[in-house]
Amino acid sequence: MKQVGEARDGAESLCPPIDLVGEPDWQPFDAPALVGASLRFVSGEPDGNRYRVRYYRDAHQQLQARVWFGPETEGPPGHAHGGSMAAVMDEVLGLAAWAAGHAIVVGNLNVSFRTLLPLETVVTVESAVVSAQGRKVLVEGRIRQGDTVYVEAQCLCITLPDQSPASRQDAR
Ligand SMILES: CCCCC/C=C\C/C=C\C/C=C\C/C=C\CCCC(=O)SCCNC(=O)CCNC(=O)[C@H](O)C(C)(C)COP(=O)(O)OP(=O)(O)OC[C@H]1O[C@@H](n2cnc3c(N)ncnc32)[C@H](O)[C@@H]1OP(=O)(O)O
Repeated sequence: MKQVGEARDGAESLCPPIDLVGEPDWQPFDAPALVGASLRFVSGEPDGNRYRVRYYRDAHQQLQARVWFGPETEGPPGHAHGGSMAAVMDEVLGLAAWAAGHAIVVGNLNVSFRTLLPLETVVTVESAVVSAQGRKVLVEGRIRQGDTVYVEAQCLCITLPDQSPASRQDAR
């Protein structure tokens, strides 16, 4: 049976390069340098047909991402699978907490799907760390393109002992 992304002759057909450039006042953010190469479920195939992701920090130091939802994220015909969008929010919002200095895992992720997201669209994933009290770090975010909001999410992150970003970098 022919697989998604497989050309007629059986060779894998990759989509062409995608422009994931950020806004002029964004700085590129090296996520693997902070959390390691295990961060690959969403952002591990930068030339693949699933997601293509590039991270930035904005002028307020908040994490932003440009994300392309490729043909392999399909759910409803021609549109992104809800789980594929939830996975993006899990990674981006969890990473936002790490980028703000909190060594966390995601405890709860609340995702509202507002608008069907057409495949092969480049979107912006915005994030903001809104509070940090005790072990609880609350991060909010959304997937949008222009004025269209596709997803809104709230993410409760819980800090882990002895896993601070600084201590992980010292350990290398
Ligand atoms: C030890 C293993 C370490 C593994 C990870 C290590 C390093 C990670 C390194 C790099 C990370 C890389 C990238 C990070 C960026 C993105 C990654 C994507 C994010 C993920 O993909 S990450 C995977 C999915 N994630 C899980 O697989 C979590 C499984 N889970 C647990 O590991 C525990 O469940 C935990 C730790 C969450 C809590 O367990 P715990 O025993 O430490 O703490 P406890 O239960 O006492 O909760 C303390 C206070 O948080 C409240 N609280 C807890 N959970 C809540 C919930 N769900 N809703 C509402 N409130 C909640 C309690 O109500 C209490 O509140 P209060 O103090 O007020 O009573």
